[in-house]
Amino acid sequence: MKIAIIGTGNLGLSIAKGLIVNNAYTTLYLTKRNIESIEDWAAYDNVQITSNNKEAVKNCDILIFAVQPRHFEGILKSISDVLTEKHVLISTITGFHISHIESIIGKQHFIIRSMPNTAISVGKSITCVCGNSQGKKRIDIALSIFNRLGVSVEIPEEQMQAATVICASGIAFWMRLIRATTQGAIQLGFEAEIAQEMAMQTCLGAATLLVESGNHPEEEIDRVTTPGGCTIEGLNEMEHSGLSSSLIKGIVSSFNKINQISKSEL
Ligand SMILES: NC(=O)C1=CN([C@@H]2O[C@H](COP(=O)(O)OP(=O)(O)OC[C@H]3O[C@@H](n4cnc5c(N)ncnc54)[C@H](OP(=O)(O)O)[C@@H]3O)[C@@H](O)[C@H]2O)C=CC1
Ligand SMILES: O=C(O)[C@@H]1CCC=N1
Repeated sequence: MKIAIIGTGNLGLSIAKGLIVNNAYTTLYLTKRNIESIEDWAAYDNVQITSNNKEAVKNCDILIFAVQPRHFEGILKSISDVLTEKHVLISTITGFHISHIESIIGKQHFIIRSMPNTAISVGKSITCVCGNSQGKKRIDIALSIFNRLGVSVEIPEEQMQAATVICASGIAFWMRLIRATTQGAIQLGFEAEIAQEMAMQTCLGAATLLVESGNHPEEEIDRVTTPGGCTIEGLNEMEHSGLSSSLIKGIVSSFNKINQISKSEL
């Protein structure tokens, strides 16, 4: 697969790392305007670095866009004359609707909207995808790329903003929970490094238990909460302080913000 990542910043580089580590390309073009920060990646086999988006588009079949929303329209306009029927366009741009992309380059192209997260760099992204009527014919290509870099699911476009909050912003939310658990462990007397190790591994263990068993979280919680014991004491205190409520409020707040951003992109 000849893949171009247009916009190799935080997310674009995470995708590139995932593709390189998993050997999931034949040719990989990485673009950005100032290429100094990514020049070292040219050392990998068949990786080309350029600030020339048109060159990348001409030499690749799969185009993954990872630029900030305000740059996307201009980039699409600037490459539209070199887009052909071979290209599959995969956007990761937050709040940028398929109809908006079609209005710039036309409906005849294979257009896929995707929402990965930065764990794609370690092959652990949950990536949501949807396509225009042409893009649905190539959705398997997107799913197969993202399945090599984690797990992917096709969802209706109307749910894309919600998926962004849960899956993409979700990485930051879970990081903060891990950080808070680490701070708690330090207060209980552990050195910072072992405290973080304990927090990370316990988080990984909890997620793996659910993934592998298919159980509901409360079923697993019931196995841990000894009646009259320390776990239920801690859990109830966290809930008195609004743990679940503050998480839900934060998620809804992120969702409201994304809808605001998305309206300004229409
Ligand atoms: N970060 C995340 O976790 C996630 C981000 N997203 C979405 O991905 C997109 C990128 O986000 P993020 O990686 O955080 O943003 P960054 O700002 O880190 O990356 C964007 C990159 O685009 C490059 N760029 C800007 N203009 C051009 C151009 N004309 N041609 C080529 N490259 C260009 C910039 O580099 P330079 O200035 O050198 O050109 C920059 O490196 C956003 O739309 C965001 O909503 C989606 C899911 C998760
Ligand atoms: O914070 C943002 O707006 C982007 C979208 C999801 C992750 N980063």
